[in-house]
Amino acid sequence: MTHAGPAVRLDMVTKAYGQARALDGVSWAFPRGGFTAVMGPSGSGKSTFLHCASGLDRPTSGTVWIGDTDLGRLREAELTRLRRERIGFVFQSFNLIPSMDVEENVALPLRLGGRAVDAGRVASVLGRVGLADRLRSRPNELSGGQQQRVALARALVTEPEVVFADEPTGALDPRTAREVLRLMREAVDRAGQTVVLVTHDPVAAAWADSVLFLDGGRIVDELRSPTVASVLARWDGVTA
Ligand SMILES: Nc1ncnc2c1ncn2[C@@H]1O[C@H](COP(=O)(O)OP(=O)(O)OP(=O)(O)O)[C@@H](O)[C@H]1O
Repeated sequence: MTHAGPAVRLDMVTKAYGQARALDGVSWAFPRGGFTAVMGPSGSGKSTFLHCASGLDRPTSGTVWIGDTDLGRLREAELTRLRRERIGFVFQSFNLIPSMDVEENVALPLRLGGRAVDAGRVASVLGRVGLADRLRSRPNELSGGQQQRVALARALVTEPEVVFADEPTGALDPRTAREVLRLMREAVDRAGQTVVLVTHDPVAAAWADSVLFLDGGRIVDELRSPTVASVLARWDGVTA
């Protein structure tokens, strides 16, 4: 990966459902090695944004690049491969495979990508999230916070260019949520990972370097070096 430009770039991305535009001409460049939160009221387009930016869905018009790859030029199978190899996903609902143990869950993206499963690499990423001693546990033997840490390890194991997290702390209590956010922050600060976090939670957003505010399918504001107080104040402005 020699590309030095933005990790993700959107240019005039629109997603229309009939007459309605869930995204309306969104342009943004997400810096490599940056942590960006995306906030906005319900229905403002956050999920649509995440789906289009990560190649889970195709925009109606406009262009999305991951690194220097234009997603619109990829066939379905190529897009699937790009998602598997170059993007990590973390969802609110963890999405772990119940019949697999922790080590197998984390190794899954490597296995699906046809890569040799390096047990040392899996153990090392599990060590980073503090679960090196739980390799043989099944998801149902873990707390919600531990399960989300497994999901984060699974997202990081391929060393993706960008991790998209959709309300990853939505199902966690505040202390456990803080632990998951700290690990995402660490992935950015220590490993130079790029993280895009969709959240409703000002406390979560305050961990980012920058917060984008969506409203009516458009980016209406950006707040750099956010704090909980400044996010809340800006939020009041967006939703007023
Ligand atoms: N598949 C779809 N068909 C029709 N309209 C849709 C579809 N998906 C989203 N929308 C509409 O697009 C707009 C943006 O939806 P989206 O789910 O992206 O918002 P959101 O900010 O993620 O909301 P929430 O915070 O409630 O999850 C909404 O008006 C929604 O009703």
